[in-house]
Amino acid sequence: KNYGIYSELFPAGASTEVATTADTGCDEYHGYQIEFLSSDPLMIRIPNFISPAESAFFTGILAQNFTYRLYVNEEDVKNEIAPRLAVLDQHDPYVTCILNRAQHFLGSMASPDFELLSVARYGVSHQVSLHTDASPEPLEDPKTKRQFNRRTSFFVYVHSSDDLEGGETYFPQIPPPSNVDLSTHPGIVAVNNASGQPGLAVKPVSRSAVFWLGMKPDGTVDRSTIHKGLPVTKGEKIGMNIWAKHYLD
Ligand SMILES: O=C(O)CCC(=O)C(=O)O
Ligand SMILES: [Fe+2]
Repeated sequence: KNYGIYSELFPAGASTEVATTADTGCDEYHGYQIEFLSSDPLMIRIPNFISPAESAFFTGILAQNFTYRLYVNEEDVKNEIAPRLAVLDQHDPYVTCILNRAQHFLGSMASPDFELLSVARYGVSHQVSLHTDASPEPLEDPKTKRQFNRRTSFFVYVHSSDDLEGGETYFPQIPPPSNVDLSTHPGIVAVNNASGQPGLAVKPVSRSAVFWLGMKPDGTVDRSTIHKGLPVTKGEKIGMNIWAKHYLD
């Protein structure tokens, strides 16, 4: 089956339930901002989506030796350009905090069920090839057998090293906002695509996130949200996907 992008670690569709209030303090973090990037498809940059403590915690997880990879295609794994993944303890209070925040952000747009959280480490040469997060074929929850897809995506720049170069998330079919001086918007940059048209690249600013809607109202995948993680050419980037389950029944 073609599921687009997934972790080889767990079956596509494995899920976590968002626990209600662990008393961690991190659920009191409301430090994020909202910057619209596009209305169709809806895209929003979220500076300060996670707190410094959360960034440090999720970066620290990676000291552990996990060898799984973010999977888009066989070739990237073979060529060792697929980033490595560390699975998170889904009951960890930090995981609960992030998912609660994502759930509040989504409001009535999404179910409270999320796919398993993991963090991805990108070193030099690591990249993620062109894909949509919304899957070409519906995903299935292994427990309940309910079908769902990824209607909404957050990609969180958990941490970028000070010397990071490259690693932008590049949307070749999204024109950069017009009528603005991009130099006053340090989180984004225009990059020309294969046909010479400018696309939008979101910079991996530590603790920020980029959010988008990857499916159209009629339930089909919005191909204009195809994107790739550009190669890291220097330094290190830590990233995290947050995918709410959009049930199809
Ligand atoms: O590395 C990036 O900037 C994007 C990664 C991505 O698109 C994904 O993991 O689905
Ligand atoms: Fe993606």
